[in-house]
Amino acid sequence: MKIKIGTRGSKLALWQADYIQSRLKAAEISSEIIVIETKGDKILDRALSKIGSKGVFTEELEDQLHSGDIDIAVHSAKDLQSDLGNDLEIIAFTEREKTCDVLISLNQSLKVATDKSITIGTSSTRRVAMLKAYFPNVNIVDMRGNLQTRIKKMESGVCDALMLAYAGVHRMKYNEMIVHEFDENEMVPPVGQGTVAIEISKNLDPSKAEAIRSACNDPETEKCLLTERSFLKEINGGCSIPVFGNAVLEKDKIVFKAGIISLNGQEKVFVEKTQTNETPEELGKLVAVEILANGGKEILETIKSQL
Ligand SMILES: NCc1[nH]cc(CCC(=O)O)c1CC(=O)O
Repeated sequence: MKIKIGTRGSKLALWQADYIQSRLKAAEISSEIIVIETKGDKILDRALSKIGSKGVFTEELEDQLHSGDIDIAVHSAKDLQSDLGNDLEIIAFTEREKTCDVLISLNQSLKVATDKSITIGTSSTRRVAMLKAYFPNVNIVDMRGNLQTRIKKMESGVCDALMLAYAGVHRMKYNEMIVHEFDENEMVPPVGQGTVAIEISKNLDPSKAEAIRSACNDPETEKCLLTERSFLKEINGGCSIPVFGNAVLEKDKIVFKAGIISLNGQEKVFVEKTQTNETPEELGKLVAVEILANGGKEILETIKSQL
């Protein structure tokens, strides 16, 4: 048995594929890595929110799952849309990294809370809205491209700092450039940040699927991700909507914080709920329903008309 691992070609994506390959190897499963280019990799001159379709980083991988050219597709769980369609499923979430966002900069004395005027690069509507809400002193420039490209742009003076996921910065070994870690209670991370997901076609041989799952899945992370992804599905936002949701296990309970924020950061609906860890999907859905009922629906509709 040799598992064909499909992945995007960015360094971060290749790290993820290598990581999965090493987990499989530890379970004595051999594999090969197949690099597939996606729309999100090819189109770099437009904001993601303008490319439009869901799954800009996943569609081509999913095509090859359907055709059987690859056995598994490896993704950042954050990049995976909430609705996979009937013939695809996620069989594993790897042990989660720290989930917060960070700032990296060439200027180690940069202070995001007090510096009079700094410019931060990001292309995420969620990060833009959060920065506007909590750090009105900050200017924002749109910044697409992979981590390496973004750092080059920062070096050329386009911005003073980049706002990124801790997980990606850590995996690419840029920890030394971190100048700020955002507080997760305030800047709640997005659904799925910090874990790697394995997607398959339901046609994959079940014994293969089970072997892969047992080599790679972390049950605690999975509970958190089931909560977060069920929330995302119920909110039905799409990848460009600034929603956030982060679940954490505490003993036999799940603590779930989630919400939605308007593009300008002025309006926000936030809900926190704690429930038994036995029904993660129920919890995610419950929180989404509450957010929508408490003003989230209006925020969502306004955002959709603005994008
Ligand atoms: N959209 C790109 C992306 N997808 C996943 C990560 C980070 C790694 C992770 O969350 O697993 C990143 C980079 C970033 O947001 O800074």
